[in-house]
Parts: sequence; C-alpha cells; structure tokens
Amino acid sequence: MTDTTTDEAASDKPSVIGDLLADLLDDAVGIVENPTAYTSLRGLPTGFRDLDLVTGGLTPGSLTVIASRPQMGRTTLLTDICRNTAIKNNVPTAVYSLEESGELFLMRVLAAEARVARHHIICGSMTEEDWTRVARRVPDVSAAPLHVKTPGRLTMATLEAEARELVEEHGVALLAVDGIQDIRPARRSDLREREVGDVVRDLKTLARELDVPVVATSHLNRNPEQRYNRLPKLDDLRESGAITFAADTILLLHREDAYEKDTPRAGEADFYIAKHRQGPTCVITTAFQGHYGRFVDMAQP
Ligand SMILES: Nc1ncnc2c1ncn2[C@@H]1O[C@H](COP(=O)(O)OP(=O)(O)OP(=O)(O)O)[C@@H](O)[C@H]1O
Repeated sequence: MTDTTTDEAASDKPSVIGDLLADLLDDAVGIVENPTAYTSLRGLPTGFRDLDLVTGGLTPGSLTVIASRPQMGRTTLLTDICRNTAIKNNVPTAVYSLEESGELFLMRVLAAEARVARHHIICGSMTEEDWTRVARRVPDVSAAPLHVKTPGRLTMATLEAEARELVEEHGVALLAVDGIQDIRPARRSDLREREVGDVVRDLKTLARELDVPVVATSHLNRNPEQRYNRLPKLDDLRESGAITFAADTILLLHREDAYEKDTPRAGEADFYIAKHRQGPTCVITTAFQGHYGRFVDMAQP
C-alpha cells in the first residue's frame, strides 16, 4: 500500500510528466517487491477485499459516495471503513457523524469490533461474555487515531476549516462524512438541488486540496421502491445529479432482505459500483451482520 500520508499535497504548480512517471515507477517497484495484490493497493484499503481489488482502495483526492435507501446500512459501511483504516491500519481518520451522537457512534464501533449485539450495548443488556469481548477490544479502539466529530449542525465552511487542521496537525489521511444532505452549503439557495450540488462539489475540491480521500453518504429517492426488483440506480440519487458528476466512485447499497425477509439471499448485501471513474462498474457481494452493525467479506470458498 502506498503511504498516502507522506504524499505531496496537490499543488497548483504544473507537473512535468517525467516527474509523474518517476513517482509511478517508484510505486510499481514497491508492488513488485511486495507482490501481494491486496497490500500493494494505491489507496487506503476499505477492508473489503473485492472492493479494494476493483477500485485500488481510496486514493488521495478522490470522492467516494455511499448511497442507499433508508436503513440499508450506509452508516454501518462508513463506520466499517473508518474502523479498518484507523483501528486495523492505524491510519489517522476523521469521521463526521451528522446523524447520531458520539456515544452511539462509539457503540457501533465497539459492537462491530467485539462482535457483540449492538442492541445489547445500547439497551444495557450486555452479558458477561459480551463484557469480556468488549474489554478485549478496548485497548485497540482507545489507541486508534480516529477523530470523531458529531456537530449538531455543520456548515461547509466549518468542515473545510476543521478538515484542513485535522490533516495538517493530526496527519488525517481519510475524511468520512455521514450525511451529504446534512451539510449546510456555503451559499443558501431556494433550490435544494443547487445546495446539495454546491456541497458535493466543495467536498470534491476539499479532497483535491487536502490530497486525502473523502467518503460521504447520501440518501436515494423512492424510485427503487417502484421497481419490481427494487434495485437502486444512479438516477435515484436524491436532489442532485451533481453527485453523479462530482463523485469519482459511487457505491449503491442494496439488501434483498431489507424488503423480503425470507429471501434465499438473506444476510447478503450488494455494493453496486455504479460509477467508477478509474475502472469497471460491477457488483460486489458481502455479508451483512446487522446485529453486530457491520458488513464483512463473504467467506472465501
Ligand atoms: N441489533 C440489530 N440486529 C439486527 N439488525 C440491526 C440491529 N441494529 C440495527 N440493525 C439493522 O441495521 C440497519 C441500519 O443500519 P444503518 O444505521 O447503518 O443504516 P443507514 O442506512 O445508515 O440508516 P438511516 O437511513 O437511518 O441513516 C437496519 O436495517 C437495522 O434493522
């Protein structure tokens, strides 16, 4: 994996192609010396093997949008990615949780890390076994460079200023935002679509200026529910075609069992890579462990 924390920040200086080529060859040498495809990703790993192999991980300057209908698991997936970077790989990560409190976010992290039912933690009904499991994960979780921000409201200007500080002073190498639609744009407008468009373009600019990947979640409109198979499409991104234009990668989350409990695909979740500026579009199937609040790779055959 490339050390994205030490890469030069994006600058306005024109690059000579020979310099770019030298950097690319340096990376390639690293890959040859360390031939495990998974560890030689150009970007930060999300923790989902097939997703990382298709996308090359989360690359500096890129904007990835995770979108779904309500309750599909957007926050869960965003939390999984942050756990993987900060706790598993010790990469400084900042997450803005605009939809729930810091305490609830921490409960998600602990449940997923310790494999304890999230509702046991939330409802205070943890068993002795649960406590033991949580206690085992506490050292790693508390040592992780994971900055959690839970402002009641967030303006784009505040996000830009704080993100810059997090990157420059704390070496944050991944910025995650749960809820594009909850960010207040720099300029208010009567047109919601224009506001969301401004926010998403600003997120993309922020990723480029800070030279870190940004991952953000978005709602989808109700259109999937009108389809016979309920599959989401890019056109369903709520309020804004601008998301489709600005994002480098768009993952649409879908779980059949969210609509039909007895489906033979119960427990499976599909990540549709519906937009992928640098590669193919395809679908990746993972397992949804809703009780632990996490997605995991399907068991390898
Ligand atoms: N203890 C549990 N056992 C089983 N499933 C659970 C449990 N807790 C939550 N879930 C499931 O997790 C899903 C919600 O996950 P998550 O909060 O990540 O979704 P979301 O897409 O971010 O939701 P929202 O639309 O509210 O923002 C729901 O389908 C819910 O039923």
